[in-house]
Amino acid sequence: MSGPRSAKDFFRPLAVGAPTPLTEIPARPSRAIHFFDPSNPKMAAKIPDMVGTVDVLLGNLEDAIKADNKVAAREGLVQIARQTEGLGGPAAKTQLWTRINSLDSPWVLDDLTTLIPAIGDRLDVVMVPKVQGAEDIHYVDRLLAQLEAKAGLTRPILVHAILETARGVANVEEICGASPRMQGVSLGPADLAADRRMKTTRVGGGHPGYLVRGDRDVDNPDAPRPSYQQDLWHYTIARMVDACAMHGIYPYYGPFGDIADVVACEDQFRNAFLLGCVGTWSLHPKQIAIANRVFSPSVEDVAHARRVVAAMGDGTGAVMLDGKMEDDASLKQCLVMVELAEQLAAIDPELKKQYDAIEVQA
Ligand SMILES: CC(C)(COP(=O)(O)OP(=O)(O)OC[C@H]1O[C@@H](n2cnc3c(N)ncnc32)[C@H](O)[C@@H]1OP(=O)(O)O)[C@@H](O)C(=O)NCCC(=O)NCCSC(=O)C[C@](C)(O)C(=O)O
Ligand SMILES: [Mg+2]
Repeated sequence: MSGPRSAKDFFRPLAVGAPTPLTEIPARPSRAIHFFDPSNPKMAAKIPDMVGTVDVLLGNLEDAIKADNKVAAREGLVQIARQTEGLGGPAAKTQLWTRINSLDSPWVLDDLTTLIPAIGDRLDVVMVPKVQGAEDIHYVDRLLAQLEAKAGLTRPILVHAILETARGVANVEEICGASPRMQGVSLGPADLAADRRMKTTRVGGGHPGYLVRGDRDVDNPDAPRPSYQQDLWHYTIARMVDACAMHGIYPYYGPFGDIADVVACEDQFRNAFLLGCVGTWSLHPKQIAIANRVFSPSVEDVAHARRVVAAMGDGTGAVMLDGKMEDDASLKQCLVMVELAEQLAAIDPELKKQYDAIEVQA
C-alpha cells in the first residue's frame, strides 16, 4: 500500500457508484499490444481482421498522432470500438486498450471524458504516458472513478503506465502501487533516452557503441579483439520487472522502432521475456508474429517444466534429472512456465495443439 489512502480505504471506490476495485489483476494474455492510429483510414480498415490474431489492440491518441488529427483519432477509436465484433470487454479474446495523451497536454481531459461514457464498457486498459510519480496515477484514478460512476459502468477500467522519464524510473515502485487499477508498466525507450540525455537516437534496441571488449593481448597488441554489444535497457527493464512483481502487476518491453530489423527485434523481445516481461508492443503488423512467438514458452521449455513438476511429486525435496538438481525452488520456476502455457493455450488453439502433444518423459 502506498499513496495518500489508508490501507482500509485502498480497495474502496474513489467515487460514489463507481465499480469496486479489483484485488487482483487478471492474468489475461497480452503478448503483443498492437498500436494503431484510429485517424488513419488504412490502418483502421485493417482492425476488424486483426481481432483474434493479436492479444491487445491499442488505439493510440498520443505521440505518433499529428496534432491536427487528435480529435479524429479519438472519434475514430469510438467508432472502431462500437463497430468491431469481439474487441474489448472481459470475455473478448482481443482486448481493447488506448494510450491517452499526456497529462500536461490540452487533449487528455477530452480523451477521458469522451471515451469513458462512449466505450467504457469495451475499454480494458488506459495507458498513461510519461508518468512521473504516484500523483499522476492518483489523478487518473479519481477521474476514472467519477466517469465510471456517471456512465454506470460495472467493471473498473485498468491503468497502465509508461516509464519514460528519469523521475518515473526513480519512482517506479510507488507508481506500481499507487492504485488497485494498476495493471502494468511498459518501457518508453525514446522519451526516456531523451529525458536522461542518453546519446542514442534509436527507438529501443541496442547500440553498437555500447559494448564490452575482450582483453588486450600484451604479447600481440595488434591482434583483433572481440567485442560484445550490451543491452542498453537491461537496468531499466530489470528494475521495472521487480517493481511490477512486488505489486502483483505486469511488466512489458515497449516499442522496437527498426521495423525492418526483425532479427534484432526478436532478440530485444526475448531478453525482456527472459527477464520477466509478459509482453511487448507491436508497431507494425509484422511485429505481431514475432511477439506472439517470443512471449509464448517454447514446447521444449514446457515439456521440461512438466517433467520437473511430475518428478517432484509433492513439491518438496530434491531430485536429479539429466544430471541436474531440481528442488522446491526450481519447481516454482517450472510452474511459472506451466501456468503461462495454460493461460495461452486457453486462447490460442494452435499453441494448445502443440502443448497438448507433449508427452511427459519419466
Ligand atoms: C511505422 C509506420 C509509420 C509504417 O507505416 P507504413 O505505412 O509506412 O508501413 P508499410 O509497411 O508500408 O505498411 C503496410 C500496410 O500496413 C498498414 N499498417 C502499418 N502499420 C500498421 C499498424 N500499426 N496497424 C495496422 N496497419 C498498419 C499500412 O497502412 C499499410 O496498409 P496498406 O497495405 O493498405 O497500404 C506505421 O507502421 C505506424 O505508424 N505504426 C505505429 C507507430 C506508433 O504507434 N508509434 C507510437 C508508439 S512508439 C512510441 O510512442 C515511443 C514511446 C514508447 O512513447 C517512447 O519510447 O517514448
Ligand atoms: Mg513516448
